[in-house]
Amino acid sequence: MPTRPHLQVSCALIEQDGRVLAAQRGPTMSLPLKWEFPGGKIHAGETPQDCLRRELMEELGVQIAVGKALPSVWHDYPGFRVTLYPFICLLTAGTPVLHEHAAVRWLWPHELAQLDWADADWPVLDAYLAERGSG
Ligand SMILES: Nc1nc2c([nH]c(=O)n2[C@H]2C[C@H](O)[C@@H](COP(=O)(O)OP(=O)(O)OP(=O)(O)O)O2)c(=O)[nH]1
Repeated sequence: MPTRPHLQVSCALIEQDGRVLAAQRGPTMSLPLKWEFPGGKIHAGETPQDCLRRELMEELGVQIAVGKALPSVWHDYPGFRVTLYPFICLLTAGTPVLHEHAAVRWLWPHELAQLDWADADWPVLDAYLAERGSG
């Protein structure tokens, strides 16, 4: 059986004034229309934090300060595997512009669980809510 790809992906829980940025994947991306924390695949030679700064500028045109790491999450999707490296971040410049995503929303922590998240993101969300005392 062919080995399925195992992706190494950084994602950012970007905070601004107590709310958090959630992004909806585009209709032609993998996991179409699922909600995620923006980010992407870590390139060779790049730290997870470098990856986030690059991806957030490419995908949404914003600058961020990368803060605390949350526990990494491993998930087995039908066609591939992913390890997610989540970081709590702050928006430092810009307003999100949709280059790849279908939508973005700024939500209060208690509202986040209402979205249709990519499966790998549920443990990330739990860890974040525990960290912020909203779990
Ligand atoms: N960015 C991100 N990806 C996630 C999350 N949860 C989750 O399962 N994923 C999956 C979806 C994708 O299969 C993979 C990330 O790959 P991607 O295609 O979005 O990354 P990328 O921007 O580097 O892609 P590309 O340059 O190859 O187009 O990880 C998440 O919260 N954020």
